[in-house]
Amino acid sequence: MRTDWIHEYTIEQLRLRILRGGGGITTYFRVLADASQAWVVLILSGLAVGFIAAAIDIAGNWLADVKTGVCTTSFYLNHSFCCWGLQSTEQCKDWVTWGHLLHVGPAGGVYVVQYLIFILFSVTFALSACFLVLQYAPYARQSGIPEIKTVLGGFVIRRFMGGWTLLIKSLGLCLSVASGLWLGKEGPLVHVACSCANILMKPFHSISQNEARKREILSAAAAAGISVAFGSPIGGVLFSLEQVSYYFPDKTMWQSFVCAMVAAVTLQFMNPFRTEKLVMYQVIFTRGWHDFELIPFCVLGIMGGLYGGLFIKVNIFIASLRRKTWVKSFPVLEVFVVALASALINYPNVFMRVQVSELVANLFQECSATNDDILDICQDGKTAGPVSLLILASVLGMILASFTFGLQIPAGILLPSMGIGALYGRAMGMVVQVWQRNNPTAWMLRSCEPDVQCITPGVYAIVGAASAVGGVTRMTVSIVVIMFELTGALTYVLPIMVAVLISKWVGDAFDRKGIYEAWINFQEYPFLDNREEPVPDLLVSQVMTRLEDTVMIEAIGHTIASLDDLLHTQPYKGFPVVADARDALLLGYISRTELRYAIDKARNLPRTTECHFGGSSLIGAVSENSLDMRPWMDHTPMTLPARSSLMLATSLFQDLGLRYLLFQYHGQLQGLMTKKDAWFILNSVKDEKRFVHATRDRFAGDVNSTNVISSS
Ligand SMILES: Nc1ncnc2c1ncn2[C@@H]1O[C@H](COP(=O)(O)OP(=O)(O)OP(=O)(O)O)[C@@H](O)[C@H]1O
Repeated sequence: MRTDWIHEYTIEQLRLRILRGGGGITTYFRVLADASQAWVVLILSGLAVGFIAAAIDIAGNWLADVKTGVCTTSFYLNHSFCCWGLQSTEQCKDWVTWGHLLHVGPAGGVYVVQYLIFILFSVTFALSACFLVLQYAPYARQSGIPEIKTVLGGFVIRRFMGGWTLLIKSLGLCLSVASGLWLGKEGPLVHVACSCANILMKPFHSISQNEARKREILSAAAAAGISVAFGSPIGGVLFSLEQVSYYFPDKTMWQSFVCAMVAAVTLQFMNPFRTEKLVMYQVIFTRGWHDFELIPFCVLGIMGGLYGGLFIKVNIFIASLRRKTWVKSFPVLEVFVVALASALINYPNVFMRVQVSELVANLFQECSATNDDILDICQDGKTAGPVSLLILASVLGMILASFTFGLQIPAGILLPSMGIGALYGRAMGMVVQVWQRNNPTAWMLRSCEPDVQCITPGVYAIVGAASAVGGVTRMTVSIVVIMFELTGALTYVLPIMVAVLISKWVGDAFDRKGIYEAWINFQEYPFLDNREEPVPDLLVSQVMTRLEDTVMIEAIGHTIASLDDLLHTQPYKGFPVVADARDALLLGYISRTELRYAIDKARNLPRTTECHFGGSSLIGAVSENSLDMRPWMDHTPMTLPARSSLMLATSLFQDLGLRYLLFQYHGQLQGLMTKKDAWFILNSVKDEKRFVHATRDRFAGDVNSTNVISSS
C-alpha cells in the first residue's frame, strides 16, 4: 500500500477545519491539545531513544569486554568501569583475563586459551542475535535504513516498526555489537528510534491514522537515532534530510531538531561512558593543517570513493549469491561461519581485536604523553610494522564487513566504514609523517616549522573515516557535520569536506547508488527515488493501464450489493467514477478504503438500495432513497492528458507524493497509472528484456511488481 500525501493532507485539513469550527475557549483548548500531540510524541520518542541507546551502550560494552575477561569485584562492570580512575601505566588488579582465572600459565598456552574463549563468546553472541531475529522479529535484521527510506517514500511495510521489532532489535544489537563482527549499531539505532516513535504515536489517532503525519514524525525520529548514535544532533537532522526522508518540509526540520536534541540530552544525562560529554571521540589537536596536506587528503577522498564503490559491488554480489544458493536456507550456519572467521581473524591483529568504536576513537587521537597508546601506533621510529598492520586490518575489515552486512542480525555499515577509513587514513598519515621527517627541507614542506611536529596522523584518520562513509553512503553535508560533532575537530572541516566531495565523485563513477539505495534495488522495494537517473522518453499512453482494461464505476445503476461484489471481485486500490461506461466522462475517483467504509456504514440499509455518485446531468435520474456516495469520492483527482510524458507523470509522483494519476482527453478518461507502476517501469527499462515483459504484463492488466511489500 502506498501513501497518497495529497489525499492524506486533505483529510488532515478537513479534520482541522472541523476541530476549529466551534469557537470559544473550549475550542481553543481542544486545538491546543491537538497541536501539542505531535510534540508529546516527539519528546517522548527522544527520551525513549536516548534511554535505549544508553542501555545498548552499557550492555554492549560489557558483553564485548566479557570476551576477554571479567571484573572480579563486580562481574557486571566492563573493563573501563572496573579499572576506573587508574592510570594507564598502573596495573588493574580487579580485571582478570579468562586465562588467569582458569590458572593457565604462559607455558600452558594462555594465548591459545584466551583466543579460544574469545572465539567462543563471539560466536555465541552472534548466534544468539541471529536466533532472536529469526525466531521473533525478522524485520529486526540488518540496519533497517533501506526499509525506512521505502516507508518514508510512501509505502507500507507491516510490522516493520512494531513492539517486537523494537525489543529484538535492541537486544540483538547488544549481542551483535559485542560479538566483534564488523558491524555498527548506528544505522540500526535509526530503526530503533522510528520504532519508538511509531509505538508512542499509537494512542494519538489523529497522527497514527494519517499516513502523511505519521511520516513527518518518523522523519524526525530518524534524526534522533543518528543523534544518539554519534552524539550528533545536528548531523542527525541533516542525515534525516539527506539520507532517509523523502519529504522534508520546514516543519519536519524543526520537529527533527527537537527530537534529536531531546534524545541527545537524555543520552548525556544517562552518561553511559561516564565521560560527562556528548562528543564521543573527542580529539584535541594542538596543530592545524598545512596547504600541502590537501594532496594526501584528496588521495584519501579517492580511496574513500574506491572503497565505497567496491564495497557496494562486493556486498551486493555476496547478497545475490546468498539468495541464489543453498546458503539462503541456512542463515544460522552462515552467521556461525562469518562470526567464526571474524573472531579467528580479529584476535591476532590488535587493530581488529578491539571493538570498532574503540578502534576509531584511538585512531583519531593525536600521539601525546597524556593519551593511551593501546594500539601501539605512537612509537617513534616504528612505522613500517604498524602501517602494514593498519593496511592489512583495513583490507580484512572490508572483506569481513561485506560478508556481515546482509546477515540475519541487526547490523549497520556506518561505523565499520568509519573504522576501515580511519585505518587506511592513519596509515597514510604515518607515511606522510615519515616522509616529512626524512625530507624536512623539501619545498612543499616550507610551512612546517623546524624541530616541531608538523603532521598529525590522527587528522588523516578522521578524514579517511569521513571519506569511507561518504563513499559507501554518498552522503555529503551530514557526514561532515557528524564528523565534527563526533570529534569536536572543527578546524578540520575543510579537509573533511574536500575528501567527502571527492569520494562521492569517485563513488558515483562506479554507480550513483549508495549502499542503502543499492539494497533497496536489490530487495526490489518499490521506492521511487527522486534522485533517480533520467526517466525514459516515453508517453504515458504507452505505459498506462488503458481504458479498456480499467474497472470503472458508473455514476448510477449500482446497488450496495453490486458495489460490495465489485470490492470482492476486483483487487484494485481504487476506481475512477465515470458518467457512463460508453463515453467515460470522468467524474472523480473513489478509493477502495472509502468505498468499503461507505458500504459498511450503510449496513442497516437493504442491499438492493441504489447508490449514486453524482454528476449534474443525473439530477432526476436517481430515486430519493438512493444512497449518496459523493462524500466519499475525490471529485478533483489529479489528471493529465494521455499524451503527457512519462517524465512529467513521474515527477508528479515524486514531488507531490501522489498514489495514482488519471489520464483524460477533453474530460474523457483514457487510462490510469499508479506510483508503483511508475516505479516498476523505471526499474524495468534498465533491463530491456524486463521492460518488454513489463509492458506486455501491463496491457494484460497483471502487474505484480513486488511481493515484499504487503498490500492492504
Ligand atoms: N480500477 C482499476 N482498473 C484496472 N486496473 C487498475 C485499476 N486501478 C489500478 N489498476 C492497475 O492495477 C495495478 C494495481 O493497482 P492498485 O491500485 O491495486 O495498486 P498499486 O499501488 O499499483 O500496487 P499494489 O496493489 O501492489 O500495492 C496497477 O498496474 C494499476 O495500473
